[in-house]
Amino acid sequence: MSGPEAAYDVFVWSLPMRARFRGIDVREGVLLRGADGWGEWSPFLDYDATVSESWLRCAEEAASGSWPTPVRDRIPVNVTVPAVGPERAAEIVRVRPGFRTAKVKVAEPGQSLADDEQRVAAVRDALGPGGSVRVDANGGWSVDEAVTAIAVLDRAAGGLEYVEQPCASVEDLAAVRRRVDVPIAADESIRRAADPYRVRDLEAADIAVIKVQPLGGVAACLRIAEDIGLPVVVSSALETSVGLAAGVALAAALPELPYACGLGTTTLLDGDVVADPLTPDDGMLPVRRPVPDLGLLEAHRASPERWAAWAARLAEARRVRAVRGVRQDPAP
Ligand SMILES: O=C(O)CCC(=O)C1=CC=C[C@@H](O)[C@@H]1C(=O)O
Ligand SMILES: [Mg+2]
Repeated sequence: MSGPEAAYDVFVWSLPMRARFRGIDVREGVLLRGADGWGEWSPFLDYDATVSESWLRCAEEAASGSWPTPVRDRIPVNVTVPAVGPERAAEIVRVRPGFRTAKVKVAEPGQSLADDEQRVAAVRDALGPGGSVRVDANGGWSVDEAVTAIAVLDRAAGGLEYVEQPCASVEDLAAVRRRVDVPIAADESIRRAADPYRVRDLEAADIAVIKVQPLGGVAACLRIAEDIGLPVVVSSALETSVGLAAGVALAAALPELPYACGLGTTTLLDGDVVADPLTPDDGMLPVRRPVPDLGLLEAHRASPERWAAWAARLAEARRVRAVRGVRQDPAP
């Protein structure tokens, strides 16, 4: 191989999820090793090469670049509760004492508002009155459904900290924000949008959820955070500890970090590629960068078929890169 690709060793991993999340039972991805360390490239399987190219910039920044200087050494994180039944939801919170914030998935296809209400009430009960409960609808509601659901879930939670991505479009997010008092956070409207700054321009959200892989790396996210001018919650894309370390680096470098981050997700995966995973302790993640363990890499090595499929995806994303040329940052 010649060209910039030659600068990286490639490893493909595969790990089962502990519970189905985002419709996924098995998480896979690529680790790239470059001159400056390891980076992770793990775009979800439903993302095409055009979308996945920005994810590659994040991996390459980690493997052959540098991250900004941290201004804190611990990151508060939320416990993430998938769209499970109320007993299981309460158990997820109870077995992880020390978390002061819980994020609950709602609006899951095939489930009802009553299911969400019971899950949220169970989480509040398990977390205790002092903690914060936020919900994430992943754009699953219409404006009217969102207004109704937010009132119901705000009551069930005894007060919601915020609602993440209640509706799919930025316009609908703005419409909901005008009709409810609970703060609105934008996630997909930033990471999957052609122009993340429409959230700011339409005053569609109170909080920006930022994920380093989809948004092209730590430095790019710092710029977006500054330009968007909203408080930021750094969240994961369900990475191994290698990929998560980039999110941790962003959270550590942000001038302000007023909310718990969604980076406590290694426990959603049944295993890791590092011996010292970025697992929360007392609701906090340490700011550090673990490196893969060779034995664990072997243990979680993807099958030859999946390895070939990821190699083909990587080649496609690199082709997109070659066509695009220099890095494409969203216009401020
Ligand atoms: O924010 C968290 O607590 C964990 C990460 C998380 O919820 C997500 C990670 C990746 C994909 C998404 O479906 C989901 C999200 O929507 O925020
Ligand atoms: Mg979200």
